[in-house]
Amino acid sequence: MDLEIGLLGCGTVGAGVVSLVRRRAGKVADMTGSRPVVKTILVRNLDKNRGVTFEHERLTTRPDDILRDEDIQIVIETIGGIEPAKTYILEALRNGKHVVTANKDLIAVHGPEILRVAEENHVSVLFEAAVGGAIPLVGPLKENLTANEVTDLKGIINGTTNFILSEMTSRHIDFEEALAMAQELGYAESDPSSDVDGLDAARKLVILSSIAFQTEVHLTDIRIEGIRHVRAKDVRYADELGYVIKLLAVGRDHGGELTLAVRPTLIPKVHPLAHVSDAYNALYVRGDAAGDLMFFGRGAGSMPTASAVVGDVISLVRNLKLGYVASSPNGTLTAKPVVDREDDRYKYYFRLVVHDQPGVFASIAQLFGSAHASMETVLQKRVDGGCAEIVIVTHELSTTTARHLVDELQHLSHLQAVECVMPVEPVTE
Ligand SMILES: NC(=O)C1=CN([C@@H]2O[C@H](COP(=O)(O)OP(=O)(O)OC[C@H]3O[C@@H](n4cnc5c(N)ncnc54)[C@H](OP(=O)(O)O)[C@@H]3O)[C@@H](O)[C@H]2O)C=CC1
Ligand SMILES: N[C@@H](CC=O)C(=O)O
Repeated sequence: MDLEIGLLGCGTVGAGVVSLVRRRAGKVADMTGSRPVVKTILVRNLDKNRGVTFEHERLTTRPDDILRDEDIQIVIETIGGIEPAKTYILEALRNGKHVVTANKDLIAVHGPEILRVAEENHVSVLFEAAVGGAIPLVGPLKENLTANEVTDLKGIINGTTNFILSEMTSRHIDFEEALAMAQELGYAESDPSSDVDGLDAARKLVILSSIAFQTEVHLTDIRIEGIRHVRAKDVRYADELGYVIKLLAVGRDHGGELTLAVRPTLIPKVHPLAHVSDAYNALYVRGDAAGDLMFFGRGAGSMPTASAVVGDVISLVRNLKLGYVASSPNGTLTAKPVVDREDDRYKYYFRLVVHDQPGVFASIAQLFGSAHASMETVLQKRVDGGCAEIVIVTHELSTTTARHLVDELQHLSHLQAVECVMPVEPVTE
């Protein structure tokens, strides 16, 4: 028997979904007695080449051809963004259809409402593909690791920025060229500023930390810094000093208080996360019973993301056979305040541009000394226009001291700019 699917959107991810559903239909039919078939596909432009040939699938520009088709039991949403995806998903749920989505923008902001509507209508919403592309993260956190108090999430959860930083490091190309390649390869969002400015990783951190820490996390709870201000020279200096730069997402539950941040970070080359290159993602999870776990795999791209979407579809087909409806992943939520822990300690990387004059370095050293911020390494490079660049890696400082130093440096008469400040991840914790 055919189990009919409606697909909303057929771009990078949607086209992968069409191929993979076809490829696995026979196997699913053998397993469950139901053969998943994509019946109708919603797009904006019927004439566009999508890199996939359509067989029995019908393309339409009318959402009702899917949302009001009583034979369609599962709706897959790969449009992205908030509207019209939200309206379509809510209507599908209210019409009794199960939904699979890859849309982190939507789940991060409207996840609780969408899950509530699904529950009210006795249908499921699954969203494994919204975080980490092919890597199973939502499933393990909501199912396999529920026996744990999860205290730490830490990792690289944006493929585009990881690809850009990796290309800048290994092939010495500049930011714009690397971003254009990430777009060409289908890794970037339709508006790539959400990748580059850290929002995409922050949305994923909202989803992961809500599930892992059993609470409702909001995007505004997260300190977000992207990679736009990271220059090729920072990548080079980091390399010279024994580090690579990664956009790191960190969520920590300090006994009921959360800290949540996305920011570029120097990672020692010997650290396992330093070797996560290209569009790969990796996430460390620490649970009180499981200990440390690391998840690794392709975090973006057509088929890796389709793998997660179609995995959710197959779970639904199995559940339908068993007459089971997956409920909201969070169950009862505990309110947990999100705090800015000023006493957290890290080493810091500073890159300053100064007028190259005698005594400048002495005044910087004096300023660091009076803040009790000792320097571990210093590089000094002459640059154009009578200026010099000073790169300092400190010993561990509190966040308060690092911020105080940035403020105080602005008052130095020979300082041109504090161009880049990033924390340094310890080798191990
Ligand atoms: N790309 C990736 O690696 C990953 C993406 N995701 C998520 O998957 C989702 C899809 O991403 P991706 O495939 O890259 O996006 P694309 O931009 O490649 O595809 C979007 C598709 O949606 C269609 N669409 C857009 N607006 C409308 C509308 N108003 N009505 C009907 N159809 C519309 C487009 O139609 P048309 O082609 O006719 O313009 C296109 O087919 C997003 O939520 C993204 O965040 C998740 C993980 C990885
Ligand atoms: N733009 C995203 C796509 C996958 O979620 C990324 O680069 O990680």
